[in-house]
Parts: sequence; C-alpha cells; structure tokens
Amino acid sequence: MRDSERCVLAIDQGTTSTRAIVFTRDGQILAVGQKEHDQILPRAGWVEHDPVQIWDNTREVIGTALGKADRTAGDIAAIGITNQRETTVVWERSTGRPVHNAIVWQDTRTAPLVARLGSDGDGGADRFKDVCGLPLATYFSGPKLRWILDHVEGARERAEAGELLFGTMDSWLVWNLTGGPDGGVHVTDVTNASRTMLMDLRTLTWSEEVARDLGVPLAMLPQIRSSSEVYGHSTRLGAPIAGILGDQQAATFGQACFEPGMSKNTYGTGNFMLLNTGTDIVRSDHGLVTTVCYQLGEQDPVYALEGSIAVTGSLVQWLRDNIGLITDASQIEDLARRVDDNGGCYVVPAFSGLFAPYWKDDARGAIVGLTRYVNRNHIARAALEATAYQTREVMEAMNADSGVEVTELRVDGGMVVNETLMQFQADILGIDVVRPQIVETTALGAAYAAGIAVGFWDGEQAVVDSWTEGRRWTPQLDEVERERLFRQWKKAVRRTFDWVDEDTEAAEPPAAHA
Ligand SMILES: Nc1ncnc2c1ncn2[C@@H]1O[C@H](COP(=O)(O)OP(=O)(O)O)[C@@H](O)[C@H]1O
Ligand SMILES: O=P(O)(O)OC[C@H](O)CO
Repeated sequence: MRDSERCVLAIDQGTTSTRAIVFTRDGQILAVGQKEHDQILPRAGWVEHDPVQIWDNTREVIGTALGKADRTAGDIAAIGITNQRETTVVWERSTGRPVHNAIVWQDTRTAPLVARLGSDGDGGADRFKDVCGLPLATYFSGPKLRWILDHVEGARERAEAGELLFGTMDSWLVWNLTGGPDGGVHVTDVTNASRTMLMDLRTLTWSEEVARDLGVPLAMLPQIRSSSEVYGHSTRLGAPIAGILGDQQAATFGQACFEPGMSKNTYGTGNFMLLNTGTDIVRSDHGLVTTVCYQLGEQDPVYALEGSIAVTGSLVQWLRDNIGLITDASQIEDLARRVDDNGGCYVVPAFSGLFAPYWKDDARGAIVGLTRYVNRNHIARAALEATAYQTREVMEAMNADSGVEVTELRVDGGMVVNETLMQFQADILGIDVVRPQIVETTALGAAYAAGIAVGFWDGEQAVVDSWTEGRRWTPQLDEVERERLFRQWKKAVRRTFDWVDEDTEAAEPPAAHA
C-alpha cells in the first residue's frame, strides 16, 4: 500500500446526526458519510435518542465514507471519536442492550432532582462546582444517570453488582467498536468525563464524594483516559482507536486554539464557546463552566472556560419542523434578508431552560415585542439574531472571568454557512468573526488527536499548519444601535424567567424494567 493512501477516520456522533469523515495526511477531507437519527420527544422538556440506532448508523456511515474515499480498513492509520457530550447511556455488560433510551443533554426531566440536590447540601446549585467545575443543572450526565437508576426497575442493584455500564456516546461507541459484550473496552476521555459532574477536575479521577452524593455506583463508570492514546482496536477494521474528545473540545483542537486566551465558537444544535486557559483551572463567577479542553497522552491537561448555549440551530429546526415557517434550514436566511431589522421582535429560545450565563431550568421560550407590523420575515430574522445575542452574553462573561478581551472569534458548525447571521454576529459583538477553510473542525480535531497518538502527525503544530482562514466578517453596525439592540434582548430574556411551576409540566411516568 502506498503511504499517500494512509488516512485517519473520524467519527462525529452529534446531536442530530452521525458523520464519518476520512482525512488525508495533509488534513483535507477525502469523503463523508452522514446519517440523521430520530429525536424522540416523549413529553415537554424530554429528549431521547436510541443508542442502538446510533450504533447502527455509525457502522453504516463508516462504510459509506470508506467506500466514497476508495479506502479499505488497512489504509486507516487511526480512528478518532468525537461526540455530543453529556448524553447518557446505560447498558448491560453481558448483552450490550441499553436499559433505557439515551437521555440527551437538552433533556430537562431532572429539574426536580437537581433542585432537591441543591437544597440538600451546602452551596446550593454550586454544591459540586469546586470539585467538577459545573453548576448543578439538568444539562450534565450525573443527574441523568441518577434518574435512570431511580426509574428503571432493578437498575441500581444491577449497577452495584457490576452488570450495568454507564457511558457518554464516546464510551458507548468505543465499547461497541472494540467488541461489545466480547471484550469491549469501557473507557472515556478526560473531556467527556469533565461533563458528567462526577470527575474531579484536579485529579482527573472520579470523585467518590460526588458519586456518593448523587447516588451513582462507581462500578458502572468507565475508565478515564487522556484524549490522545490507543484505547483499543476496532474489531471490524483492525485500526487503533486513538483519540476521543467531546465535540466542543474537538472543535477547539481543530481550530488550533492551543495558546491560553484563544477561543472558538461552534454553531450547531446549540452554541458552545470555549476559551483555552492553559494548565490553569479558572473558576467562573459569571455563569460559565470550567472544563477540560484536552490532554495529549501523559502531558499535563489543558483546561477551558466554556459558555454553553442550549438552543441556537435547533431554533431553526423548530421553525422548520414544528411551526412550518420554512421547509429547509437554509430558507431562514432568504426570509431574514427580506427585512432590514427585526421589527422590534425578539425570540428567546429557552426550550431547555437557559444555560450559560443564567442556568435557569424554569425559564421557557418566548416571542416578545409583537405588534401587527411584525411579519414572518421579522420572526426569521429575530430567530437568527437570538443566536448572536446569546453569543455576546457568553463572550461578556468570558471576558469578565478571564480578564482577557477576545479580539476576534473563530467560528465553525452547521450554522456558519449563514452569511446574514455571521455579519450580524460581527455587528453585535463589535469584533471580527473568522471562519476557517475547513469548517468540519470537530471531526478534524478528533482526527488529529488520533493521528498524533500513532505518530501519523507530529503534534499540535500539524494542526496549526493546516489551519487556514476562509472568510472574515467585520462589524458594520454603529455602536449606539448595537447597544440598543442588546439592551432590548436582555429585557426579552428576563421575560422568560420563572415560568415553570411545579404543576406546569406533566408528572413522571411509571417505572420501566431493566
Ligand atoms: N443555513 C442555515 N442557517 C441557519 N441554521 C442552519 C443552516 N443550516 C443548518 N442550520 C442549523 O445548523 C444545525 C446543524 O449543525 P451541526 O453542526 O450539523 O449540528 P450538530 O453537530 O449539533 O448535530 C441545525 O440545528 C440546523 O438547523
Ligand atoms: O452535537 P452538538 O454539536 O449539538 O454538540 C452538543 C454538545 O456537545 C452538548 O454539550
């Protein structure tokens, strides 16, 4: 086999779809396989995925990508995995059967549990923040796992007996890729573990104290490893699985944000801005979370501050699927372009409550500022603007927490094809917005983490060398108007607070069987 045919396979298991992407040695995309999976919405605030469907899709898209790339298993130097984070799967060690659908990061069913955990101990919602860097919120895996253990009959006893395994999507896929019930490797990496609430950020090990307080048996947790090392081999392809990164950390890696102070913002189902803080663990006083950015083999871990926004691209999906305003995501731009401004209308998509910087589980979405003047084009524009305003909120928090003024923003993700949004983003931030030539930075980051581990690439410098600017947007809005719009937005956000009462959303269903 010629060396020029060697490649790295990245699997990007996202919230809406699973992608397999084949990368060449010079960091170019050779081929992509992609498949969407079902969004299971059993009741208001609940979001589930079928882990078996996602595993089936993963195998299918790997086949598609390799076929299109005209590469065989023997050409693959390494496999990198990147994934939607926090989404929680519990499965049987002996059969690989999940005991419940995966509970997705956006799901708010654990709101009562989270409130109870906050009032049970000292520190309220920040009870575990010193250990794990995260506020108590429905977003993270720990409460979701506890919910499964509480609601699936027999699950707790079986977990304590070592019969059930927990994992985020990375663990689920690696376990299946490496043989499942026949010797599958049960691991996660430091970035995914840092989203569970269960890992101590300083030691990078499971916190026995938090696991006890959350009621989670340690026996079911995966082994925590670095983001770049060989964890095992794919039973079908024979290639080493050598990189795992949560998708937002992978994008930070793929955007070559290796120096403290560098940041990126990914626009997908939600938005996630990460700021590299180097080997320092920076605690947030402004509603951000502290997380692991990456760890290469035995090197020191690099940490990040993160502003997580639950709903951005999924507001566009909602306008398409639930409201019928558009039939395709790209049409939102056609509508928004027909008007010069939002007509006084603001859409606050607090569908999963509000994440950063507010962390309010009890907020719900609102469209405010309506008059008879407002038409569908204004609503389309307001929906796009919502993403940009939310980004400014987390950027202000980031500047305040880190003391570093972000001077230009590297962007990626499915929404950054939207020129109207990108221009408005530069306008509302008052800084340049920069899109790289390869916007698949998530898969790229996972590919590099894996390729570096096996010596296919030489280290972070290979990523720096491959990063090329694709497009730049410069602010054009005057400052008075920028501040006026942002002030109105903040007023709109306040209208969504404190919406859910104890009896607003439906009661819990009966227990299922493990
Ligand atoms: N032209 C567009 N304008 C605005 N939003 C878009 C556009 N195209 C796709 N999107 C949104 O981008 C999101 C998909 O981005 P992607 O990065 O693939 O998501 P994820 O990784 O979260 O699955 C969807 O929520 C979709 O609504
Ligand atoms: O799959 P994405 O791109 O929506 O990312 C989801 C995040 O990892 C959730 O924390």
